[in-house]
Amino acid sequence: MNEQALNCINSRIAGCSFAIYPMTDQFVDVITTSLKNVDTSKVWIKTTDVETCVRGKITHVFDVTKALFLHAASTGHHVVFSATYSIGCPGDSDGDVYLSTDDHRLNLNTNNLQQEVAGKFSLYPLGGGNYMNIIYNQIEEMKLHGVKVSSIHYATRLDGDGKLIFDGLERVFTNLESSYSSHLVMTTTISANSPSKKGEIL
Ligand SMILES: Cc1ncc(C[n+]2csc(CCO)c2C)c(N)n1
Repeated sequence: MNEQALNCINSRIAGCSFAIYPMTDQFVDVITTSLKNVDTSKVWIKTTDVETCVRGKITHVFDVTKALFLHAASTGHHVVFSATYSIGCPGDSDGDVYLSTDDHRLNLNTNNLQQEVAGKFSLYPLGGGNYMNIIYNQIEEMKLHGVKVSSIHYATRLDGDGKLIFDGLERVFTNLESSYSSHLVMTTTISANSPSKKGEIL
């Protein structure tokens, strides 16, 4: 086996490519202030004009993305978070050093932020069979997290407290990666402070 293939098996680095879209003239400030307020020292991080990518242990990837969204939402502006989480064969190793950090999360203070949100998520467990049952089981798991879970096309809708939704997403991602899927992708879109009524068909 070549060195890159070995890295894939041993490292299991998780990552998230995401963007925050604040619906306000002060969008630059909302994004940059959130990035400054969140402790990102336990993840590899790169921000560009299009997105931010964080990579490292699952716990820190979720700690950082959850904190960034909740900080941006706490400004009261309508903000949307759009993300792709992935674990499996990343094909590179420049963040592997972050796998040696301890598991202590650096942004636990964001659990004080109360934020009603609406969102959706989709799971793509790659590299295994029987994927629909695997997905249905994790949708059931999400219902145990104090979140309203409902069916929509191509995804599952989530309504409730932002931190509970992030905790549920982390739980299903962790469940799938540890038991079923050699390469897992999860997409999510989460909206806070929308002026639209919940579920309104416009
Ligand atoms: C989390 C996150 N990272 C990067 C961008 C892209 N972006 C759009 S405006 C802006 C600030 C000024 O350049 C940046 C970095 C985003 N939207 N959200």
